[in-house]
Amino acid sequence: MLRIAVPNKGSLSEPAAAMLHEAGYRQRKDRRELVLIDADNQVEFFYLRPRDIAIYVGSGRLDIGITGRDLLLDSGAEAEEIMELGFAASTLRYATRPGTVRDVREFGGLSIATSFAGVVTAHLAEHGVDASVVHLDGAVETAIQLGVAEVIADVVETGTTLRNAGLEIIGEPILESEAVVIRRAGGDGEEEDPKVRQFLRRLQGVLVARRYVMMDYDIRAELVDKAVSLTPGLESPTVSPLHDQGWVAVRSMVPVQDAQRIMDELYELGARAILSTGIHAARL
Ligand SMILES: Nc1ncnc2c1ncn2[C@@H]1O[C@H](COP(=O)(O)OP(=O)(O)OP(=O)(O)O)[C@@H](O)[C@H]1O
Ligand SMILES: O=P(O)(O)OC[C@H]1O[C@H](OP(=O)(O)OP(=O)(O)O)[C@H](O)[C@@H]1O
Ligand SMILES: [Mg+2]
Repeated sequence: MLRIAVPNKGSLSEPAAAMLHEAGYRQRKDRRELVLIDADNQVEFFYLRPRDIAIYVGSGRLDIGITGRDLLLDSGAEAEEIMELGFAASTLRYATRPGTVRDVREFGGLSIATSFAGVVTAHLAEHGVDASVVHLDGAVETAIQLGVAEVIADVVETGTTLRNAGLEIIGEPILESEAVVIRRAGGDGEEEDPKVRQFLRRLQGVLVARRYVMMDYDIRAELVDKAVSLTPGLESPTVSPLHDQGWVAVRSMVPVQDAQRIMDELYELGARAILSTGIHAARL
């Protein structure tokens, strides 16, 4: 049985469960369930604190896990990223009161509050800066107001939390994060376990289903090359003859975010019966 660590709370938990559900796996109905066996799919899910997941996977007790890249790096665990999942995207940034320091190189002698002490300590060392790191569990924005630190390093998505605390982002991002699948470090590239490969293929299928629509349209045969250049698909579009000899039907995958624009352009070109259909599941 494949043993998988899944975040039990926080920003990662709901989107991770939604993705696993879309991939056809059973998910817990009660937030108090700690372990769930999906016998049909030969998978056992362990609901764990997002911060602890890299430790379990790095120790080899669990085969793979879903966590944030920032949490993986901060843990120092012997685990590595094998797939990006496209949710919980954020950056880790320094912030402070406007008009004070502007860059990590000016942090010498200051206190930096963060819940990512591992990553921040390494970042300061990389820049040869001697500053002290204050490790807090969360809500680090308040640390400046309460005089615990002059600078914070925190997760930023929209920047609203920092703005509301009267702080401004300074310097370059410390790192860019998103939800990822991790495994124990030391594998040599290509995943060897067929159960893990199948799991990754299922998640890849969910990403494809979310990112693409299937587009169908009819077009005059002499315009098909122009039309196909608008909808090249992933490999190559399917072109089928229609009963009316002058026309062909085209079927191709198109990125969701471009679908409406491409439909307009196809219509302008002369395509008709242009249909965009959601993809429910995929294996490429
Ligand atoms: N507002 C956010 N937008 C996107 N990703 C976020 C956001 N806040 C946290 N994350 C990501 O979620 C992960 C942190 O999960 P964790 O559950 O520890 O914290 P949380 O979501 O802030 O919940 P908590 O309320 O327990 O602090 C990290 O990978 C982080 O980058
Ligand atoms: O840039 P924004 O869109 O405002 O999002 C970023 C905020 O979201 C998270 O906080 P959370 O609400 O999880 O509280 P926490 O500080 O206790 O983790 C994170 O720690 C930031 O504070
Ligand atoms: Mg948080």
